[in-house]
Amino acid sequence: MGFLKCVATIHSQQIKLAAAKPEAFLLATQRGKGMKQEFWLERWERKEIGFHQDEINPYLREHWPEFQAAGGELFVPLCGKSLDMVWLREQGHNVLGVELSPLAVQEFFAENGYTPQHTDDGRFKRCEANGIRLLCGDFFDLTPADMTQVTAVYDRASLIALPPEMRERYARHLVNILPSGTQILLVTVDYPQEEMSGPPFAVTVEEVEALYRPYAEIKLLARLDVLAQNPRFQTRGMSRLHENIFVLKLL
Ligand SMILES: C[S@@+](CC[C@H](N)C(=O)[O-])C[C@H]1O[C@@H](n2cnc3c(N)ncnc32)[C@H](O)[C@@H]1O
Repeated sequence: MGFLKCVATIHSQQIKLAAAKPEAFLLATQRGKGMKQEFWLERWERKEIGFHQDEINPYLREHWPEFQAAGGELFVPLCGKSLDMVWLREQGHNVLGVELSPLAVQEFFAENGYTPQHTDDGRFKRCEANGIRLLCGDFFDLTPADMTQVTAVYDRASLIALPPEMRERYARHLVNILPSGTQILLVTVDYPQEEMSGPPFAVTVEEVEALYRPYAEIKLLARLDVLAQNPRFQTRGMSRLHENIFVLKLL
């Protein structure tokens, strides 16, 4: 099946949410895995992708040189159509991403001028071009066998996309599938959760430490006040917004 046809098939099977709003997300997560996935598929369909950055993430540029990722594959969980994957490829690394939305995957390759090869192993639809391999499907279906070449991870806006009960499951699964010694550059945001319902959800420094402490060395590289640069959060009444950048090394 061609990729566009496969996109159409997946979308025709979706049950539409009344509105892709945070409240809908919370309702969806309460109803279980299927509905939660529909929330993200719907956001991509409606182009409600305020999380997507048109520029390379400045923390990635700044901190990536400290990573010892030579020779290995770089994994980008919940990758969306992040341009950071193009930048990582330009640094000479092969890139592996996982993303639920077929539209995101399709747009990533189209917008960056790549013509990908498509295969389907039942769990994932795999699209690959120019050393970038995107697995279209559920992160939680990944196994250690998918990760054997991975030496480093770039994790931006994944934890903050998930409600609290799923963050623990996410962190445990990530640790379980990655080889020991893998380094993770982790970018999260923190704000008073009572001032806004997520996503993005607030993730504190303490929560990151609690999630990963048993499994990794954790270093907080930077804690930046970014409220002034984010007017859309200011208009939602937020009084504080921090971006936290961590480096983790799995034991
Ligand atoms: C907040 S966005 C971040 C995207 C990307 N990391 C970036 O920096 O632009 C979260 C992404 O995770 C995807 N996603 C959500 N749940 C997923 C899952 N279980 N497996 C794979 N992707 C998922 C969504 O479709 C969405 O594109």
